[in-house]
Parts: sequence; C-alpha cells; structure tokens
Amino acid sequence: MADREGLSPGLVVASFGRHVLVESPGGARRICHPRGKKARAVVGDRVQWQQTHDEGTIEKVEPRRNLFYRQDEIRIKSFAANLDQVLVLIAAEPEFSEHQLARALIAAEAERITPLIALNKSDLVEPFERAWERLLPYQQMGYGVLPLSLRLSGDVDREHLMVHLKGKTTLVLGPSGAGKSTLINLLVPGAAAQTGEISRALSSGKHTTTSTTWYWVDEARTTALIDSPGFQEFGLYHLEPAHLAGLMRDLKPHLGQCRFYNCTHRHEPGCAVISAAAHAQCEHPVTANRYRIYCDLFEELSQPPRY
Ligand SMILES: Nc1nc2c(ncn2[C@@H]2O[C@H](COP(=O)(O)OP(=O)(O)OP(=O)(O)O)[C@@H](O)[C@H]2O)c(=O)[nH]1
Ligand SMILES: [Zn+2]
Repeated sequence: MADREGLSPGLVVASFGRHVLVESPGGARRICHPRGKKARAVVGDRVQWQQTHDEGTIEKVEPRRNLFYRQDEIRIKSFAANLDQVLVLIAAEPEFSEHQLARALIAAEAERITPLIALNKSDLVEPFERAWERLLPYQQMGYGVLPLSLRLSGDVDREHLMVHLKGKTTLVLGPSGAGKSTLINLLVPGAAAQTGEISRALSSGKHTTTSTTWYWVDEARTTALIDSPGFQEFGLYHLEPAHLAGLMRDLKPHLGQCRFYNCTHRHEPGCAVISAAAHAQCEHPVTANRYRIYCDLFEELSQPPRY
C-alpha cells in the first residue's frame, strides 16, 4: 500500500548484485533497483520502494538491527541484515574446518547475532563421534550444538530445529556437502519451487543468478530461513585485531587479567590467555587449536587491506 509520497514498504527476499527482489506485506514480489548508493539493500532489509512500470526503485533502507558480513571467493561482499540467529550447519562428513567455524562464530558475535551449531549425519557413527568431540570445547564455551540426521530422521529433526527457529529469522551457513539443501527442503516444503520462481523472475530481466535467498517456513510468515552460499572466506576484515579476543568466547573471560593492558596475547609475559592455553585444567581453558586460530586471525587482521 503506497503512502502519500507513493512509497510502499517491503522486505528484501533475494539479491543479485545490486538488484533485489522485494516482497510486499501482501506477498507480491517484484524486482527493485536502488536509487543511489544509500538505497543499496541486502536480504533481510526493510525498505521503502516506489513503483516504476512493472519493477520498482528502492528509495530508502530502514535502519538495520545488524548486518552480517561475508565475502565470497571473488571478493564481493554480500550480506544479510536484521538477523536473529545464525545456524552453522556442519557434518560428520565431510570433515569440517574449525578455522571456518571459528570465523563464522566471530562474525556473528561481532554483530551480536546468536550462533547455533548443528552437526549433521549422526548416522555415520564413528566420524560423528570424532566431530562431536571436536565440538566439545564449543559446547563448553556456551554454544548450543544440535545433533542431526537430516536424511534419516527428518521428522524428528524438524521438531528439534523448530524449537530453535520458530518466530525467528535465521541465516543458514555451512560448507558444501553438510546438508544445507536437505535442511532447507525439509523445513520449507516449497523451497525448490520458490527458487524456480525467483530464477524465472530474473531471467525475464537481464540479471545474474541470485546469491542469497529468504524462505518463509510457515504460511503465517513468522519464521524465516536465509540461504546464503559459501562458507569460505568470512570477511572479518572489518574487525580490529585488538577486538578479536573479545569476540572469542573462550578467550574473553581472560581479558583484563594480563600484565599489560594492551596485551595482544601472542608473546607478552604475564599473559592470561597464553597461561590458559598452557593449562588445560583451568576454569576457562583455551585449546591449542583455538589459540592457533586466534594467532592466525590476529595476523590476518593486522595486514593492510588487499583491495
Ligand atoms: N549419511 C547422511 N547423509 C546425509 C544426511 N543429510 C544429508 N546427507 C547427504 O549429504 C549430501 C549433501 O547434502 P546436501 O543437502 O546436498 O548438502 P549441501 O550442504 O546443500 O551441499 P551443496 O549443495 O554442495 O552446498 C547428500 O548426498 C545428502 O543426501 C544425513 O543425515 N546422513
Ligand atoms: Zn594477554
């Protein structure tokens, strides 16, 4: 419904470069183009748009609660906004990268978005046990870790997942092969059809393929999943190295305990983080892997930007 200035509210449900698909409160969708840089919208954005023929122009992006930063292989930034939660889906196989997991969690913490980890393929008993063990430190840090077997016990998993997803907007991330498509098809019965519809809308214009997609899980449109491809290369470039430790839940309890107030926790004497990494029995342990990830990321964030 347009207001006096001809502006209508909408929600961005897919993005393809700078162009987006906007859904009206009634459910109708149309392609919109930003009017200038300030009107560049991402999936999850609430916008005010104006009709121009059968497409639209985005005039205004409403203030965001948060903005999730990511970067793909070709160094294009892509984001989703106004998230309640990030679900990191990994699996017993293929073996997940703890480095990538840590990056996703840090990116979420930086925007104060609650992360939830799900470990799929519990039917692969031995690899699952190994993966579960690798995730124990994350449980100890306070992250929820949900065991799943999406292909074999879909109905049970749907119930478990819905306890965490209901009424929320959740960005689903995961490495290739972990079962992201299986999960989305399980929770969103018409997902494949919706994707087809979006592709058709796009192929009628001169647009490239969509990169991030919003799915409603329920007919009442209260629960949403956002599917975003790629789990590699989280763009943490926007973070200061000095803020990194505060975004890692196992390091955080030690901050303020080091001898030097500006300790980088890498080589300083009297460093509480280094001490925790050396003493597995302490109250807030830091595993060797996590400490290595911290040092690697600190190094990376200290490099001058490449682009
Ligand atoms: N053993 C086992 N296999 C599963 C389970 N869930 C999914 N798979 C299989 O894992 C493979 C990958 O699942 P997808 O859902 O296609 O994974 P994806 O994460 O979307 O992968 P990409 O399409 O590469 O991004 C498929 O062969 C699934 O059938 C499970 O619970 N157990
Ligand atoms: Zn320190």
